[in-house]
Amino acid sequence: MSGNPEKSAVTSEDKAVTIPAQSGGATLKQGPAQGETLLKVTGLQKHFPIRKGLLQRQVGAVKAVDGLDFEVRSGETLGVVGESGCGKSTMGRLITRLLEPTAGKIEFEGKDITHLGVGGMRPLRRDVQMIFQDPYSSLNPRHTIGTIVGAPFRLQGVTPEGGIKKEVQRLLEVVGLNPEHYNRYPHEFSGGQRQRIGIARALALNPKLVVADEPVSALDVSIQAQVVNLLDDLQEELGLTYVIIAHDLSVVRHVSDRIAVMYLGKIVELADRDSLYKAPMHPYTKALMSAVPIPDPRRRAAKSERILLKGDVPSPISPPSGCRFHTRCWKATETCRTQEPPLLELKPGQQVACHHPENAEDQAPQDTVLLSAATEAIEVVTVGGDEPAKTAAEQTPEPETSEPEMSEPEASASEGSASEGSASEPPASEPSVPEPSGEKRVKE
Ligand SMILES: Nc1ncnc2c1ncn2[C@@H]1O[C@H](COP(=O)(O)OP(=O)(O)OP(=O)(O)O)[C@@H](O)[C@H]1O
Repeated sequence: MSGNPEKSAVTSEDKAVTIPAQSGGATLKQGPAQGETLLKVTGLQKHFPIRKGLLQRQVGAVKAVDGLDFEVRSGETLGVVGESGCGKSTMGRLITRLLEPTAGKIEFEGKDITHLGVGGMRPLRRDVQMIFQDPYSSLNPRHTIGTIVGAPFRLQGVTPEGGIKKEVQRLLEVVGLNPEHYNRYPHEFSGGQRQRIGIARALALNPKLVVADEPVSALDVSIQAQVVNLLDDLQEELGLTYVIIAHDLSVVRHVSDRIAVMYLGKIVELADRDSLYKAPMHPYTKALMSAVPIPDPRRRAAKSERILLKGDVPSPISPPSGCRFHTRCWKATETCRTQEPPLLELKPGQQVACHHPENAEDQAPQDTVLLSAATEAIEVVTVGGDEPAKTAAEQTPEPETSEPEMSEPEASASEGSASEGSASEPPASEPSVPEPSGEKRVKE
C-alpha cells in the first residue's frame, strides 16, 4: 500500500488507532529491505484428487491452482482478484503452507519452504499469518478473546515481556478494541469487531507477511472501510507485507500496490494498480474492470459500457485447451484455442498472458479469424447517462447505425474492435469497451 496517495488520504481522515511501540514477543524483526522480494512463487500447482469406487482410485483432479509465477515484495500489498472458484483461496492457503502444493516452489526470504514439515514450519508460522473471510466461523465461540488472541504465544512457546495478558490487551488496543473486553466471548462482538479480533490474533507474533482472504466481504459495507483503513494503518506502522484476496474490485483498488488477476487457476494479468485500472491488457481484466461501479455522481452521469461475460466459468477439472479464457473471450482465435499464452511483460510493470492483448502489440497478428463462439461471448450493456431505464420489453438491440451516437472515446475503442485485434489506446481513465460484431446492446 506504499506510495498510494488515494489510500493515504482515506487513512488520515479515518485514522482511529495509534499503535504503541512493540514489546515482548512482538518485537520488530529483521527482514528484507523495502521493495526486495519477500515471497517468490514458481510454477505453483494444487490439484485436488477426485477419487471414486471402493478402492478410492483417482479418476481426475480439480486443478484449483495450475502453475502460478509471481513474487511479493517487502512492504507492498499484492491484491488478488478473480471470479469465484478461480483458485484465489487455494493460492492463499498454499503460500501460507496450510495446504501442501502438488508441484512448484515457494521461497520465503530466499528459503525454499515448499515441502517443509511441521518442525521446519514452526518458525515460519510466526512470520506468515492469515486473516480469514468469515469472522463468525474463524473464532472459537467457547474461548474468550483473551484466549483467542493469546493462542499464538502459547502455541509458539513465546512469553512476551510483561506476560501474555498484558500483550493481548495491547494488541486489542492496537486494533481499536477495548482491552477491558479481554474476558468476553466472540458472540458479544459485532462482525467488524470480530474481524479486528482476527487481525489482532494474526499480528500477535509480529509477522512479516499477512495473507488476508476476503477480509471484509462478510462485513457490512459501512464497516468495511474501517477494517480496510485499519489494515492500512497497521501496514504503515508495522511495515507489514500483505497479499489481499478479494472479489470486490473497489476494495482491491483501494488497498493494492500491484494486482494479480486470476482465471481458472492461472494468473492472466499482473500489473501495477494504476496501469491495470487505466489500461487493462487482458480481455478478462477489461471485462472485470468494466463492471466496477463508479462512485462519483458526476462521472456516473456519463454513459459507460459494461461487458457481461456470458456463460459460466468452465470446470477446473477439465479446463479449456490453449488460453483458458478462449471459451468466453470476444477476441478468441484459433491460436487461443490451441496454444497457451505465456505470462509476458508486455509493458514495464505489466505482465499479461494473451495472444491478442488490449493496448499492446498483438502477439499473434497473423491469426485474425475469430472463433465462431467469440462473437456471442459477451453482452455489452450501456449504463449511466440521462436516459431513463428501459424495461426488458423496451430493450431492443440497436442497429449498426447507433454507432454515431457514441462519444469520442467510445468510438475510438470500437475502432480497435476484436475482429481487428488492434492495439488502440483506451480513453484516459476508464477502460475502453470493444464493439464485437454481432453484439447485443441493452440500455438501462
Ligand atoms: N479441498 C478441496 N477439495 C476439492 N476441491 C477443492 C478444494 N478446495 C477448493 N476446491 C476447488 O478448487 C477450485 C478453486 O477454489 P478456491 O476456493 O480456491 O477458489 P476462490 O477463487 O477462492 O473462490 P471463492 O471466491 O468462491 O472462495 C474450486 O473449483 C473449488 O471447488
